[in-house]
Amino acid sequence: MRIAIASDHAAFDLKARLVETLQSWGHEVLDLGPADDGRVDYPDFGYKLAEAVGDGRAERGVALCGSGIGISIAVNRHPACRCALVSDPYAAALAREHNDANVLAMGARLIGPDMAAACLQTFLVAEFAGGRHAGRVDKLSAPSLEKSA
Ligand SMILES: O=C(CO)[C@H](O)[C@H](O)[C@H](O)COP(=O)(O)O
Repeated sequence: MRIAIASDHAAFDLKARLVETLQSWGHEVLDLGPADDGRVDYPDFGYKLAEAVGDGRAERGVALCGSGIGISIAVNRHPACRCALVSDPYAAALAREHNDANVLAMGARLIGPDMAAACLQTFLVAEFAGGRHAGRVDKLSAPSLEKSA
């Protein structure tokens, strides 16, 4: 699978580790930076990642920052991205099965590299369950923000 990955400075080491892990699993990795651990702004890298997933250069994305919160917010501003912030493999599985998430976000200051790899593995093997979840996911693409009665 073609997988894009991006981070900010806080998750630079975790990104390097997960790039190696993904390659060892046989995936093609598009590393969108940063190239070193100098301080950067997570929205810049979140938007790069979202564009890569949105325009089809990558089938899945991995978004990393200190908490995972900021970069997941950035990625989710792209209409084609459903980015799920997780810290355990069960949530990673649900992100695929129920939400058809195409980007996984994690916080390098919240979970260790082994847990991050476990979340990533689950995210990549789990599949969208469809069925009752499909209509809900469709509504994420066409949000109605009007108050319902
Ligand atoms: O977690 C983050 C955003 O949600 C970032 O990775 C940073 O850790 C956070 O913004 C703190 O930034 P700092 O410059 O590393 O203190």
